[in-house]
Amino acid sequence: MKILLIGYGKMGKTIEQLALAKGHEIVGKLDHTSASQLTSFNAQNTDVAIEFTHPEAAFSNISYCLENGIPVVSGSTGWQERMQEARELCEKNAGSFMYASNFSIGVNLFFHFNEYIASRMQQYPEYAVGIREIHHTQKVDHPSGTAITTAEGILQSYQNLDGWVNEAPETEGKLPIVSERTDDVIGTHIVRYASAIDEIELSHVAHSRTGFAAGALMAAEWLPGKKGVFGMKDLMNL
Ligand SMILES: NC(=O)C1=CN([C@@H]2O[C@H](COP(=O)(O)OP(=O)(O)OC[C@H]3O[C@@H](n4cnc5c(N)ncnc54)[C@H](OP(=O)(O)O)[C@@H]3O)[C@@H](O)[C@H]2O)C=CC1
Ligand SMILES: O=C(O)C1=N[C@H](C(=O)O)C[C@H](O)C1
Repeated sequence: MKILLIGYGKMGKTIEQLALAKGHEIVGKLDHTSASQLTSFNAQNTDVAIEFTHPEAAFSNISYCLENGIPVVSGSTGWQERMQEARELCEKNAGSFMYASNFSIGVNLFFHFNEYIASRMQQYPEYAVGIREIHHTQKVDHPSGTAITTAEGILQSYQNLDGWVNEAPETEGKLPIVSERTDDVIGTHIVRYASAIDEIELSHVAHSRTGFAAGALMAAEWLPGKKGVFGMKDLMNL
């Protein structure tokens, strides 16, 4: 496949290595300084774009792809307030769009188990639920996209909680997400149910970026030819 990499940082470079090893062709690698070259790519010279950039850049990159018939897989986080606009643009242009806050198979299993555990635990109000996420210090957004998806999975079952909060001190009645930034931590997410007498935890610890990149590449191989907005649940049949 002819793959365009929009964003050539930690993720773009990891995806490139895996894509070349699988015999794909990289037709472009755009970073901040070469972003204006995006307009030279179209449905004739590109089979699929993989977008991992920045909260400020993601929506405009995705819009360009949808308006120009390029199937687009995006993993950029921190731009979710524009997700509904992206959905509408995809529908209007009969486009192909896959978004995941986290492309790793392990995290998507974690999301699945998280929803199930929350559906059971909400019957036991003596357990207070909270999320903790830890990432490297270069991460620009908080809470992580993965933590937000995890929170949404819990809130489906906890009707008594009014959304999530990502600040101290915690707000009564909201699901707390605590964000920590520490050198070189790839990505750790922990859901904790704590009572006075015991606690239960579900955690995912990424050891490298290979899982994110392999999932994004799998999505890029799966998406072309499918019309609409998709997530990893569609690809993994979860
Ligand atoms: N969904 C998932 O599975 C995962 C998501 N992520 C998310 O992906 C994003 C990128 O992460 P990561 O690769 O670690 O970040 P990096 O900072 O390492 O790389 C970001 C890249 O995007 C480039 N960039 C910035 N603005 C633009 C633009 N307007 N057009 C094109 N390229 C641009 C940067 O260019 P330059 O270097 O020139 O500034 C750089 O090449 C983040 O939002 C992160 O949260 C990360 C890992 C997994
Ligand atoms: O910025 C990162 O590095 C990561 N970002 C994603 C997120 O915000 O959830 C996914 C992963 O945790 C790594």
